[in-house]
Amino acid sequence: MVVATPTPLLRRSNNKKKTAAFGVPIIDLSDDKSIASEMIVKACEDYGFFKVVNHGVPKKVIARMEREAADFFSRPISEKGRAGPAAPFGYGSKNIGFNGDKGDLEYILLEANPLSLSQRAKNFSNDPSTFSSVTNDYVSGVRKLSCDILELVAEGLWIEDNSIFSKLISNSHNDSCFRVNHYPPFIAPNNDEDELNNNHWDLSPNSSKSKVGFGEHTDPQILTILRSNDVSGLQIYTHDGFWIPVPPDPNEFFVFVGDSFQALTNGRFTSVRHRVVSINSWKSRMSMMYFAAPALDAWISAPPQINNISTSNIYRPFKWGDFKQIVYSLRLADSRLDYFKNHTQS
Ligand SMILES: C=C1C[C@]23C[C@@]1(O)CC[C@H]2[C@@]12CC[C@H](O)[C@@](C)(C(=O)O1)[C@H]2[C@@H]3C(=O)O
Ligand SMILES: O=C(O)CCC(=O)C(=O)O
Ligand SMILES: [Fe+2]
Repeated sequence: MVVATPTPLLRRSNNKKKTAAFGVPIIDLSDDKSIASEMIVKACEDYGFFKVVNHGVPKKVIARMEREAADFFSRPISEKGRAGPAAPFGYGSKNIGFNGDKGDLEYILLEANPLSLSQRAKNFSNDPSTFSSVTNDYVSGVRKLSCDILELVAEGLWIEDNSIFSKLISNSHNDSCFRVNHYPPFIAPNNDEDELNNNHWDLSPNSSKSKVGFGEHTDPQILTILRSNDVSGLQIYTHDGFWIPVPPDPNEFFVFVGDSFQALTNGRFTSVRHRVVSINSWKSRMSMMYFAAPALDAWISAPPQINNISTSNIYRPFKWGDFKQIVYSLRLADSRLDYFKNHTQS
């Protein structure tokens, strides 16, 4: 069943882009399969984003991962620096990617496979075997969740082979990665008590009352599974032009449609633009993202079952590895799929 959680109208903004009230679609994975699959497809079409409850990832696995990451971020900068700079994997601070993007955060970016995790673990903990086993358990849990969701999507799209999407990421050569972001507390200068109580301050990023933690972008992979602590900041951009804040929920996961899923569904789903804006919190935000990607040599191409006889393909087929190369040559906010449009498309 999908339950709309009404979010109060948060803030007025002078920005051209509007900020509005919104109910995040919620998918309950303990629901009947046919209901859940229909709901997921609708959420992917309408928002490219939803929250999932009864997800099956054990609380203990999540709590252990959170503890390992928090321990690492609490170390002195001189120690953390030894695990960096992120290129793209490792420890990064303020710099995102290679093309000049900046954010008010530090992060860990890792390849989500057991061999790489065990090789890198010594940079992140004094107890590397615990760090790699905790990270492996977390990654296995969210990978399974991604596969469950992708199977439901295939069912919701009436595709006979329900593993058509999930097999891309369960393949042993999958190129998925795992990221933990840590945003420092941000206290706006000269807070006016009355303004704060009435929730009327400007939410546009980099106003004096907020700061860009992670600039607007879409994720390039197939799906992203995000979990955060209870500190807010995540916003998504809706099809009708609103930036809307997503209330954090440490017990559940948020799912984002990525660019590759947009291509795999021939534009029926669109990858969701999102960003993190730090707004008045004495506590730091910590978020963990699993980016579910296929193998570098896997083809990204919409299966024929997606299209009507009369529908033409918006994108030419491409290999994930070729797409990734373009992704890394561009800035965070760029629309990379445009480079793969069929020439007949405008
Ligand atoms: C600026 C960049 C960082 C990024 C690679 C890119 O060139 C453009 C996409 C960025 C992004 C966004 C989603 C994920 O956080 C990420 C790991 C990814 O796959 O694409 C990051 C890349 C990164 O931080 O390395
Ligand atoms: O930190 C967050 O909450 C979101 C970060 C994000 O979108 C990303 O790392 O791609
Ligand atoms: Fe993202």
